[in-house]
Amino acid sequence: MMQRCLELARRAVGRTSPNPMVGAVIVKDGKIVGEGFHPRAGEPHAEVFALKAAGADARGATIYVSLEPCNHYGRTPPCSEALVAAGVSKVVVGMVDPNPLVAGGGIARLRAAGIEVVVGVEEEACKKLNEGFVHRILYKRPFGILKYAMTLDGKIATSTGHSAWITNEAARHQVHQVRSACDAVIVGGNTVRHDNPHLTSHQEGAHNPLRIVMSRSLELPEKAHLWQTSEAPTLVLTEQGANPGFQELLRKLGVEVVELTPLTPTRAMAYLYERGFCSVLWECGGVLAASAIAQGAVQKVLAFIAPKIIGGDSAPTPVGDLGFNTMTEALSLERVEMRVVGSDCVVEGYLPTRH
Ligand SMILES: Nc1nc(O)c(N)c(N[C@@H]2O[C@H](COP(=O)(O)O)[C@@H](O)[C@H]2O)n1
Ligand SMILES: [Zn+2]
Repeated sequence: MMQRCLELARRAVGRTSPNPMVGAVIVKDGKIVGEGFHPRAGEPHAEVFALKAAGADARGATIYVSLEPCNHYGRTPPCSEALVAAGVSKVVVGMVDPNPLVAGGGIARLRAAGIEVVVGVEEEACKKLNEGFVHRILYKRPFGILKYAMTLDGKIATSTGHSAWITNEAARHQVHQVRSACDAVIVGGNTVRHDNPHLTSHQEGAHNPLRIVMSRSLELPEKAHLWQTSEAPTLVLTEQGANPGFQELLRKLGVEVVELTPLTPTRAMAYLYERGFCSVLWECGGVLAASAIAQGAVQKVLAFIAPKIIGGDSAPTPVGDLGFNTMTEALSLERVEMRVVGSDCVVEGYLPTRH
């Protein structure tokens, strides 16, 4: 049942920030009598949709919910009270809500009303689904994912800058799915100049992230998919007074331009936190990737590796200079998982947490 909750929660993938993705299932006499998920911030929570679907059947039933029911008045009233009023007899919770406005309070309220509460079912899967939300709540920053595709000899393009395509189609499809789960995707000016990317999820009906370009100089091509296509909004982050003529052109094309000085990954992430973002995908080149890592703007790395060799001393690599001289300084990823996608390989892991 908790897996079904996660399935329901995922229906709103990419659309709930700053809120989490949550699913709920109500079971009575071994039968599902109501289901629900949280579609977006400002709309009712998963539990409320499930209660509505169950109607009178909720009395004496068990509700499974992937996140602790809330116990506060936010954009919506507390689900704990709705569950008490509906007369459910048992609540099975995937994970405790790290939001300090809830943080165990929902569970305590339900228990105080005589409802049996079980906590921590499929807890790891529930936490992983909402790792962006959890990071946002705990660290007051969006969760950063660095994604890159490289050859077996560690290159992200040839020496002439050609990179289409390193990985196979199935791997690229996975990248599109990752994009659809993120609130924003960031590249630097070099990626716009060399790759002219679309940065969309390329899937009918799927969420597209906000496309962000970080460029201090704003020396960018006038013609680029990011400002010539309207499948997704584009935001350009730059420094105060940079290339006013180009700023004007971008604004005329419907692109949002924001000046942040100095423009650094830290500053960008602080700004995106204020905009309510939970997860940000870094799809940039090596120099920006190194700054993002060094400044703590990356929590997870997603490396797509193709069994191809292109060589070349000047061919670019996924992460620029981090100033390390010995292997003892290397960043060792934690909770590493490896998957095979056709002939390519995906390595996913988390950078050690820094506070
Ligand atoms: N248990 C639960 N189910 C949902 O469907 C939810 N969206 C949440 N969210 C929690 O409540 C906070 C948002 O409250 P409002 O939507 O503003 O009323 C969010 O931060 C989570 O802590 N919880
Ligand atoms: Zn709620």
